[in-house]
Amino acid sequence: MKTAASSVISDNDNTPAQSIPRSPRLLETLLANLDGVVYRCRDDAQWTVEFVSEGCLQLTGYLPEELLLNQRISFLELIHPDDRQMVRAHVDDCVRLRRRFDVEYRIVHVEGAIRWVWGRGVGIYNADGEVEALEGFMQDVTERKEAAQALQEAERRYRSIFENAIEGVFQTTPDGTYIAVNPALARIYGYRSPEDLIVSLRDIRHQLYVEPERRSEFMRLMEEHGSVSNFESRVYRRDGDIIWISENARAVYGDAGTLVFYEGTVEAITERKLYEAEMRHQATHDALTGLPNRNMLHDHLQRAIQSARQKGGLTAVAFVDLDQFKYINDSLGHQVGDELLKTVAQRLMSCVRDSDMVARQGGDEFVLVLQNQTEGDVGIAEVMQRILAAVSRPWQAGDREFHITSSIGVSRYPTDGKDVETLLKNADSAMYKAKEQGRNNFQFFAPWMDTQVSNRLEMLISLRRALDQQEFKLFYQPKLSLKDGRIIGAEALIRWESPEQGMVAPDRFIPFAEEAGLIVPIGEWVLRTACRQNKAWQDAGLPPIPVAVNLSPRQMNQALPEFVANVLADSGLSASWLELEITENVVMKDAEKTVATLNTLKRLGLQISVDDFGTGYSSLSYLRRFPVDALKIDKSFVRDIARDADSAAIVKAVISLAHILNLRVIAEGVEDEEQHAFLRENGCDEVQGYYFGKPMTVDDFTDRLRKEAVQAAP
Ligand SMILES: Nc1nc2c(ncn2[C@@H]2O[C@H](COP(=O)(O)O[C@H]3[C@@H](O)[C@H](n4cnc5c(=O)[nH]c(N)nc54)O[C@@H]3COP(=O)(O)O)[C@@H](O)[C@H]2O)c(=O)[nH]1
Repeated sequence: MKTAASSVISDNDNTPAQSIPRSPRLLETLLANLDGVVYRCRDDAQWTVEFVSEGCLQLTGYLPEELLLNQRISFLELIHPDDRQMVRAHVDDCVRLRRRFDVEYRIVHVEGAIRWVWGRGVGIYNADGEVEALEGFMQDVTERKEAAQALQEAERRYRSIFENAIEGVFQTTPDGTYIAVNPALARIYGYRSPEDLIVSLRDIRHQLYVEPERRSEFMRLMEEHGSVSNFESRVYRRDGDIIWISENARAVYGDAGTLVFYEGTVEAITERKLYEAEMRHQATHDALTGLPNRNMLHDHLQRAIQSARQKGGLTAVAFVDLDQFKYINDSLGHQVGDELLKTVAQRLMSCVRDSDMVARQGGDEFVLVLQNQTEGDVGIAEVMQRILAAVSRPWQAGDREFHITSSIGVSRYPTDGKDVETLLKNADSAMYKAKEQGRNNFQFFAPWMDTQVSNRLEMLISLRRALDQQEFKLFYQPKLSLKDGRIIGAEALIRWESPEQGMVAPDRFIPFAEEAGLIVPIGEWVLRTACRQNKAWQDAGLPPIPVAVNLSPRQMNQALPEFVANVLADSGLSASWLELEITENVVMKDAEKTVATLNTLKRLGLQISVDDFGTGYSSLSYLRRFPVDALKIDKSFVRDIARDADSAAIVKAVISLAHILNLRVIAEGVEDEEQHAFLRENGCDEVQGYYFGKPMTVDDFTDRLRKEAVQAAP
């Protein structure tokens, strides 16, 4: 008979029978409340169940009677196929040896889920010692088993991370020996294995840290915060090499709150450190000379001022600018210019103490910061003399020897300025004064110099704006033939219509534009505008004349011919109506190069004249080779024709020379009839000057051309 709580079968028949002979209710309750399954089964191939307690349903999903006598499933079939053989072998062995069996295995729940069970039991033997049955208890241990498996898996994962981490991982005792390290740490520190490291590195403070105080700092941080992060130190590798590491670590405490060990990670950061150092160097040093750059100069000067403020003492700031450097750079090329800057950098360094700073401010400007000048201006002056002498020593570029000089301005803390900007600005002002004084000298700053420089800076800013806002204008001055007094050309002369200053003459801004490098775009604008205007006159039916444009030395480069060709093409003006005026000094500066550029220009078909002739030094042999068309006698000679015999002689000589060389000759600055007459009598070809017309606006010049055209008409 079947009970609700459990099912049992008698030994001799296969019919479910009344179970639990004594105290049936008590036993039944006990079995029903058991957290597991009690069973009895035969020791046959299927472990045929004779009794199974009520817990069977919860554990397996089968009713107890479904297992009895294998009615739906046998006990063996209940076991997961992969575990059956193992369970069978274990139970058989134990039964044979008359021992209790105790085994964990999986069963398959009626719904297909896998459950882990812990089975314990014994064989029941008859009087002959034969196995009569197996009796035992089965308990669901799935949760525990899965938790253990998860733990195992986690451990396996963590071990894998530990073993395969790229970062070093360590545990150390507080007194500085290793408890555990991973292979990466051994690699970083240059040991063969983690074991090798643990055995060999017994004293972290002295064996590892290059600065043992870092270990003290590490311990201090641990004590104060219980952890360190990004703790960077230099350490020794096993072979003695020094590397940079970064540590992240924490202190681990036991239950009693006592420090047990430190654990953490180590990253090798030597490459990063080198890279950072390189970046720092690049950000603070000039790539060409290796000297501190403007950024570092500012920081250093700031610190020097602070120190002088606190401790007293005189600090000098010297602004050193090379004289005529632009000429060397333009004429000999940047490579030579670079070599010169490097040479000057070394020479400046050799003139000062180790504690002084020599920085490159940019271009050909160097700044020196001389601290603690105990001998005052006398001592500073001595250093400046040394610098002037050192810079002016001859230097070699290839097989050529050169000389260059420098101009120096000096400002002093605290008299000439109390902050970085003022000291630098005032040293710069003093340097310009030195330039004005004829170069190759030094000047101490004086307050009156200040206003000049601020004007200069304002001027440069305004010039940039003038170019953008089209504040420049071209005026035109007629050139006349001395044969018939007719206009045979014009010179384009720039004017600046400044909103603040009114009409500004070129003498006042061209030198600044040259200095600031703005003369090139300004010169390009002049050339374009003059060509366009001349073409417009021709298109308006006025008699064609060549228009002359002044070229600055800085425009005289290899790119000039192409630029001029483009301008001519753009404007549609034929090259024969364009004349370029180049000063005598420019022509002679780098004669070989100039000949080449002028030849290319000449091939375009334009005219070239040498301006301000007589003021410079012209080599006659070069003059013969230059593809020039005309010489313009400088107005200083023309002015003095009547009262100075030498000037008159020079004018006559230039006229003869020009004619010998087959060149036209133009006299500029003609202001009166006396000069006019002298020039005509001595065979000068053309004249230009206030006597015939001042530089005038486009409209005025157009009227003048038009009137002359009408008068000339038959
Ligand atoms: N690179 C460029 N330089 C330019 C340009 N435009 C002018 N300049 C140069 O500026 C200097 C001053 O020029 P400016 O004030 O225009 O003076 C010119 C004439 O006005 C002046 N002149 C002409 N006749 C007389 C005279 O009878 N008396 C007298 N005192 N001055 C006179 O001479 C200047 C022209 O000189 P030059 O160029 O040497 O023929 C001057 O050096 C200009 O070259 C420019 O666009 N680019």
